[in-house]
Amino acid sequence: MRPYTALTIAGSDSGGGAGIQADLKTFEEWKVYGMSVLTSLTAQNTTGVQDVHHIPVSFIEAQLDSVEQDLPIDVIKSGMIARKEAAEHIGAWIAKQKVPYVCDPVMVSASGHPLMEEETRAALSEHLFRYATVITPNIPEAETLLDMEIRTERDMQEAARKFVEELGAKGALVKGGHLNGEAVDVLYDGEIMRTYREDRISTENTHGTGCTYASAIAANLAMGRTLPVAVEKAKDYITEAIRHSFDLGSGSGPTNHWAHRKERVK
Ligand SMILES: Nc1ncnc2c1ncn2[C@@H]1O[C@H](COP(=O)(O)OP(=O)(O)O)[C@@H](O)[C@H]1O
Ligand SMILES: Cc1ncc(COP(=O)(O)O)c(N)n1
Repeated sequence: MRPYTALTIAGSDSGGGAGIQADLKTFEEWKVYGMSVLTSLTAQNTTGVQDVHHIPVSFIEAQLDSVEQDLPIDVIKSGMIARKEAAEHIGAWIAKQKVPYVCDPVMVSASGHPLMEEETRAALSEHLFRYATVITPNIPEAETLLDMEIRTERDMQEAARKFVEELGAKGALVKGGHLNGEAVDVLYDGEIMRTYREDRISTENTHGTGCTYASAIAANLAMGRTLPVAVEKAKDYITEAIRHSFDLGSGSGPTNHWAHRKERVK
């Protein structure tokens, strides 16, 4: 018997709250064996991003090949992919893997630092979205990608539909963390529009929420759950991780991956 496995293709956050670090912590909590291909290194903490170093595309490819040649992959999740050339090569590689793929189109850090070069945006649909089981944009990302304003739940539904019908993703989860009121996310899978709703938690500690949520969805897909069920389980996980988030650092603190454990660390 072997464990379920998940591969994250993303950037490193030296502060440990977002990126690869959040992804691997999430996989671990779901008892899914995590593997990682790094796209960029960020010098980052809870207050912001101080510096970024992009990994050369040839070395991203070397990492992908190393994993592919030796290890089973049940699901792929991608996060920060800053450069167009990297998006092209990663997309071509993902196209060959016949497993579910969760694409989190990370553009700007919660602290406002750009994590994607402008010319990469246009390439996302062609090189990544078309292979995605689900893409997970937040409101500012969805607004930029679709060139529309999103203010209401109805706007979120329209955006989710456009990602599927116009930009080629199989599914789209538009996350409402950046709106006011309840924390509402809208999922469209090409057939049914679903809504996931939780009370808003009053906290500044939301660093890494998007990465954690997308990775929890990926872990559940790796286990063979359907997309709507994977999102339901991941929504519960991210809500508790935010409710018990850590007041670490002087900026926006990280989510708590132990939140659902009985012996939770407060
Ligand atoms: N204050 C909050 N209380 C409860 N849920 C939240 C809060 N902020 C964000 N969420 C939820 O966390 C998840 C990540 O959403 P969001 O913040 O929109 O994405 P990102 O981290 O990519 O900017 C979504 O399920 C969203 O509804
Ligand atoms: C390396 C890396 N990847 C992704 C994010 C986005 O996470 P968030 O929007 O929660 O800051 C980040 N800050 N750093």
